[in-house]
Order: sequence, then C-alpha cells, then structure tokens
Amino acid sequence: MSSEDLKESCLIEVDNFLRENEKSLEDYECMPKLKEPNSGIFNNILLENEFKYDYDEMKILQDEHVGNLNSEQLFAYEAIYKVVDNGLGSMFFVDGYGGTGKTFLWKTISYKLRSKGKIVVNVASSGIACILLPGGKTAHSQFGIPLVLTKESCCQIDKGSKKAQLLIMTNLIIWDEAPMINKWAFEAFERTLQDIMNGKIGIPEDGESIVEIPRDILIQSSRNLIGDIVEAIYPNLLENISVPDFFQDRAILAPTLDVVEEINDYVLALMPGDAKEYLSCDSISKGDDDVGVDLRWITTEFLNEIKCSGMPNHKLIIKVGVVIMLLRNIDVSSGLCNGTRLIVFHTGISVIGAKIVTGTNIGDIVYISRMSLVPSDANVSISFRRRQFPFCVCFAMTINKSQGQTLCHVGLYLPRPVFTHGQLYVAISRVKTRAGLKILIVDDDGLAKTSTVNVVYPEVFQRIYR
Ligand SMILES: Nc1ncnc2c1ncn2[C@@H]1O[C@H](COP(=O)(O)OP(=O)(O)OP(=O)(O)O)[C@@H](O)[C@H]1O
Repeated sequence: MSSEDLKESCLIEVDNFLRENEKSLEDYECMPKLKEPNSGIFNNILLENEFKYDYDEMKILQDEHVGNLNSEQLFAYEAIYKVVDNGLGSMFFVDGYGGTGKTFLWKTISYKLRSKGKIVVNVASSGIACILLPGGKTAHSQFGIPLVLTKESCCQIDKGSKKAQLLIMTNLIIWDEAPMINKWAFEAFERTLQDIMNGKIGIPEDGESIVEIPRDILIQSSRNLIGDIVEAIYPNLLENISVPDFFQDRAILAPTLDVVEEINDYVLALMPGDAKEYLSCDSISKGDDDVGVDLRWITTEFLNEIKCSGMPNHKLIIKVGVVIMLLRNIDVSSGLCNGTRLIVFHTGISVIGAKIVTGTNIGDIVYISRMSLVPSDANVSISFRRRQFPFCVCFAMTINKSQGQTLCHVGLYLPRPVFTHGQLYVAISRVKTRAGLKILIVDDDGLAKTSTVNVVYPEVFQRIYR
C-alpha cells in the first residue's frame, strides 16, 4: 500500500469513528479531508445513522420480542404503535416498577418502527439507563439540554441544524427514566420543539399527598437510626463481608447528600482494614473572573470544603472491599458510566483497582485514575476544578443517583420527606421484590413514623410483586 493509500485508509477509519459519534472529518477544519467525502443522505449524519438500520434484522428482532410481550406490555405497545403509525401525535406516560419490562417494551417498539423505516429517538435521563436502549443516548446530549438549567432555558438546537432536522423527521421519542430529570429540562425541550416545529404537547401534572407505609416494609427503630437501617440492609456485616456478591445487590437510599455521607461513614468505620485517604487538588477555573466574587477570598481551603452533587469530595476515604460509584461517564461502551457501581480491591497511590458489579460489564476489572472535574450543580456559583478520583463511596446513595439500578435489597432512609416529584417512586421501584424493601421514616424528634409526604400514587405498595 502506498503512503497516500495508507493515509486515505486512516482517514476513512477516523471518519468512521467520528460518524459513530455524530461528527465527521468535515466538522474539523484542521483535519485533512477524504478524497471522496461521504456526504450521506441530506448531508446529515444524524439522519444517516437513523436510516442505517437493517430492516430485515429489525423485523426479526421485532417478531422475537412481540411474541414475548405480556398483556400489559402488549397493550402499551399496540396503543403507542397505533398513534405513531397513524401520525396522530400524542404523549404516553408508561409507568412500571423496576424490572417489569419497560426497557423490553422500548426495544420492541423501536425494532417495530425501525423495521418500517421510521425514526425512533431513544434517550434516557442517565448514562447508565441509556446504554440499555437500542441506539440510546442521554437526553442531555441528544437534545442539547444545558447542564445548568433555569426556568427560561432552551436546548442548544438551532433551527435548520442537523439535530433540528432529525427531530422534525422523528416519529417517536422514547424518554426512559423521565421523572428523574429536572422539570426545567422538559420545559426547555418543549420550548425548543415549539420553536423548531410550531407544536404544543402535554398538560401540567402535579399532586402531593401523605402516604401510609405498610407495616411489613417499615423498620422498627431503636434510637440508633443509622445503625438500624444499616443492619436491615447489610445484616451481620462483619460476618458477611467475605461473602461474594454480598454488596452487589444492596443499597441504602436517602434524599440528600449529607444523610448519604453519614451512612457511608458509618459503614466504612464498621469495615475491617486500613483506610486510605485521597485528597483532591482544587483550583479556580482559569479566566473565570465574571462571577462577581472577589477571587482573593477564594482560598484553597474554601474550595476544599465545597461538597456538591455529582462531584467527589476533597477528602475521599476508602478501604479494600468498599463499594464505590462512578460520578462521570468514563467509557460508556465498557460499562463505565455515571452510576456504575464497583468494589475496590486495590488502593494504589495513583490508581484504584476495582471490579464492576452493575450494568453491562459485571465482573470486569478496571483501574481508575484521577481526573479533572468541574461541578455541574447549578447551586455552585463558583467555577472551579477538582482533580480527584471520579467516584464516591456508595453503601448509601441519593435517590436521584439510584436511577437505572435494580437491586434485591433497598433501604430507604427518610429523616426528611422526598422533595421532588417522582422521587419516592424512583426509590421504591429500584427493588425487585416487596420483601427486599425496608423503609425508615423519622420525624423531627428523631422518632420512627409510619407515613411520609409524597407526590405519587399510594397504590404503588399494593402492586409490588411479592
Ligand atoms: N415480555 C418479556 N419477555 C421476556 N423477558 C422480559 C420481558 N419483559 C422483560 N423481560 C426481561 O426482564 C428483565 C427486566 O426487564 P427490563 O430491563 O425491561 O425492566 P425495566 O422495567 O426497564 O427495569 P428498570 O425500571 O429497572 O429500568 C430484562 O432481562 C428483560 O429482558
């Protein structure tokens, strides 16, 4: 092969990789171009990718899946397909507890429509859920939803852009884990759709009620509240610690980060072995002097104190055997995404060795190094960077972080009620069986209660499969 041909082959290969991620060499001025550029249909890679599906293969998959649908899945499948096929335009909210086959339904509908040459855009609110959808992406990346949202936000989709063309031609949008995203994200997306398509869908939904929790699910509390919930979910911790997979299917959920940290510190202290401490290196983002804050007051110690959602703490303490959760999408194709849980087996100076225990790559061994992270939390008004391992300890996790996980034992600890629509539903639907669910609700005096404020339907408890 001549060096010219070799160069062309390399460029084709690079172009193919870029196309898988909805870019091409044409998007980069500095890159050499292909001799015969692949302009594709409509000169739009997003549409090109949607029309790449092999109709016969989709038909086979569709037949396989439809034949297996249970009656409830079939009902939803037929209702949705009828509306899409007739171009009627509608919105469906498909409600189902964890593991009852929602993703299976999305797949079936996607195969069916794709086998007919229709376009289905599959998104999920979290990275961990989107890898389970055929051709899935996070809602943020697919719709250009801003990381920092306000009431007036719009998505970063320009009229006439490739993304706008795709949305105009789309027959169905499937949004998995929808309740777990800030409502401003939907409002931003709706505004954007109105802008590029002149349409309006959906009506506001809201509601709040007191939900009485059945006795068999409640934890009878002593005065050691955290000890009680830990014992309910991680019984006889010291004896069971060496049992393979003991931690794999268990987690305690709580509404806020401070409570989650308290539980994690408690369990960490119970575990045998030497604790290793990893400190981050924090710095103000360069050139970010427009925040209206006198930067002379922002000391390193001040930055170190900042704790926010989606960001590891300045001080990370772990031991061998500890369960951790990734806080960034590192390599989605290898199952290393935001929300993946792992168990630490090596605590090196610059790398942490861990085994994946959730998602698509269970059992894989990975080594994680430090990375530079910036907060995406809208409540953090200072732009700063933190160089730290991109994970947190996760015997307990926030309800929001638990989306996409299906577990055998879930402890829900509510020292204060859930605070956003759908949160209690998400927490409870993480568990596979009613027997695996334990809830501890605490009043202002630290005493166990039997009810909590909620914004979903009480029937949820009657229909968890036993
Ligand atoms: N009708 C079906 N026939 C065969 N297998 C099914 C069917 N429905 C679901 N499953 C299987 O059950 C398991 C759980 O289903 P699925 O992942 O679709 O649930 P889910 O409701 O999306 O869960 P979660 O809320 O946790 O995301 C999967 O392995 C799926 O393949």
